[in-house]
Amino acid sequence: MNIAIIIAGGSGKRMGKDIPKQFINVFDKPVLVYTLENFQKHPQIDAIELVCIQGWEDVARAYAKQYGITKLKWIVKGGNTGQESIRNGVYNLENICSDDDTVIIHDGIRPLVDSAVLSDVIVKCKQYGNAVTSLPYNEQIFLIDDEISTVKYIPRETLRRVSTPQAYKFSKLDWAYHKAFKEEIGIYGSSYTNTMMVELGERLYFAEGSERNIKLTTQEDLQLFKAYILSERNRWLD
Ligand SMILES: Nc1ccn([C@@H]2O[C@H](COP(=O)(O)OP(=O)(O)OP(=O)(O)O)[C@@H](O)[C@H]2O)c(=O)n1
Ligand SMILES: C[C@](O)(CO)[C@H](O)COP(=O)(O)O
Repeated sequence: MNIAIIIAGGSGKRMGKDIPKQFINVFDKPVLVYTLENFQKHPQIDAIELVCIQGWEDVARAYAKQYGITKLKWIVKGGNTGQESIRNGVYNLENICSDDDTVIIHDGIRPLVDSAVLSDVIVKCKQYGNAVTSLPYNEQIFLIDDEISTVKYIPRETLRRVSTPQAYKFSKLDWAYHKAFKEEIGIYGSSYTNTMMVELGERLYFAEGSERNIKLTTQEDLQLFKAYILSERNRWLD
């Protein structure tokens, strides 16, 4: 089975709206619903678990019903950090998943994840045991030396930027979260499953990413998301 964990436990502070960014309406549809629809329509996704910010569970359930997200099987409470939210999602699957099941973790605020990206992350996970969506880096990266200057750069050919979706075999994922939270490894700051896995000594395998798979962090990202939707609608009309 291939089971998706969609994390939507954050409050979206940097977006600066009065509701969590995953519930903002864009052309009359909540951001989270765009994300869920892409998982709903992918033939290899068997079930969806949503990790939801506390107090919004009924709203999420109502949207799932309204938009026909029939694969949504579980809604789990979010944690205080992204890592706590993912952990809650993973632990909830303990009596549901088999060791060899593939779990696909995705940020609920990346609504433009597409079928090709999902297919590749699943295929690579079956091949290697895990897979993280990634893209080459096209800008120059410099290390900060002091507050105003730099004397060192990282050759961009040596870099990949990693995003979600990310897929892991359930047994390894469950083992990793238990160890990480018991030993406090890779769970603080901007840690995510990918960085935690590396801190635990695991090798990660790259899957194909997409420039369209943007993360909605600020209002500018919301504008970009709207522009993508409009351009795709216009393409339909052409
Ligand atoms: N306690 C948290 C924090 C974040 N997330 C999720 O992790 C993803 C990426 O996090 P980010 O973009 O940082 O979301 P927020 O924490 O909501 O944003 P901000 O930092 O601006 O408050 C989002 O889908 C968010 O809902 C979560 O499930 N639980
Ligand atoms: C997966 C991820 O891109 C980090 O690799 C994640 O989306 C990061 O979210 P955050 O804003 O840094 O919490």
